[in-house]
Amino acid sequence: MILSAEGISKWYDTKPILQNINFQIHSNEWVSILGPNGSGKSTLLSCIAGSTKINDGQICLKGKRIEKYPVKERAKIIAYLTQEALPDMPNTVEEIVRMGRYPYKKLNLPWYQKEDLEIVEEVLSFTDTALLRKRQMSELSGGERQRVAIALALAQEPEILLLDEPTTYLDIYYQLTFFDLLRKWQQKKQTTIISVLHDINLASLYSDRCFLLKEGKMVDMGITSEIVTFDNIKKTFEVEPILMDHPYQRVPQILLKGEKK
Ligand SMILES: Nc1ncnc2c1ncn2[C@@H]1O[C@H](COP(=O)(O)OP(=O)(O)OP(=O)(O)O)[C@@H](O)[C@H]1O
Repeated sequence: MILSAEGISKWYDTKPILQNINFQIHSNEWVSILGPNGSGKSTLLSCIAGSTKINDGQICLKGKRIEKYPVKERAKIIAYLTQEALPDMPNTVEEIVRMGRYPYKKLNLPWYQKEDLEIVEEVLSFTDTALLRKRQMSELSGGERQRVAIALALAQEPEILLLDEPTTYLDIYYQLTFFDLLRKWQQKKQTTIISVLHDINLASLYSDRCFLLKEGKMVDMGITSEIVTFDNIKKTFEVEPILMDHPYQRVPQILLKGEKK
C-alpha cells in the first residue's frame, strides 16, 4: 500500500467539507475521484498532496504521515497537477519542464545532471511539447499550457501523480492521447495515478477503481465497473443516465437523456 487515509475530515469555519474519509491505495493503481460540483474532490486531492491541512484523521504516504515529509522529499514521491493553469512565467517551455527536476538537485552540484536532461527530453516527447520547447508560456494556448503542466509533473518522475481535472483544456484528440500516454507512462514507471474527473466515461475507460463523493462523504468506492451503476449515478449526481456497455472495452459508459425539442 502506497497511500492510506484514516478518518480524515476537513472543515472551513464550521462548514464540513470532508467527513470521515477512509481509503487505501496500492502502488500502480489508477483511482478516479468522481462527484458533483462542490462535493470535496479537489479538497481531498489537495489534502492527499499535503497542500491542505486536514482537521482530523491521518494520511500516510508509504507508511509515514504525510506532514512528516520535508517538501522536497514529498515532491520526489508526489506530483500534483492542480486545476489552475500554469501562470505566465518569463521562461521557455523547456526551462519550465526542467523545474520538475528540482527535487532531485543535489547539494553543491549543478541543477541538471545528464539523467535530468534525459528525463526532460523523454517527457517533452511523451507529451508532444518538444516542438514548443523554445516558446514562452504567454504564447501558448490553453491546451498547450495544459500539456506543459503535465510534462512538468511527469518530469518529477513521481511515484504518485495527482491530477485535478486534467482534461479541462484538452480537445478530444488530446484527451484520448493524454490518457493513453498516462497509461503507458504508468506501465513504464509503475506510477500510481489519482485523478479528479468530471467525465465519468473517461474514468470508466481508464481507472481501476473509483471513489464517489457527495457532500464531503464517500458514497461508494470500488472497482470502476461496480461503481459506475445507474443507482450510484442517480444517487450521487441526481441524474438518470442510460448505461451502456462499451462495445470494445466492455466497461460501463453513460449517455445523458436530455429533453427532445
Ligand atoms: N479555501 C476555502 N475556503 C472555504 N471554503 C472552501 C475553500 N475551498 C473549497 N471550499 C468549499 O469546499 C467545498 C468543496 O470544494 P471542492 O473544490 O473541494 O469541490 P469539488 O468537488 O472539487 O468541486 P468542483 O467539481 O466544482 O471543482 C465547496 O463548497 C467549496 O466552496
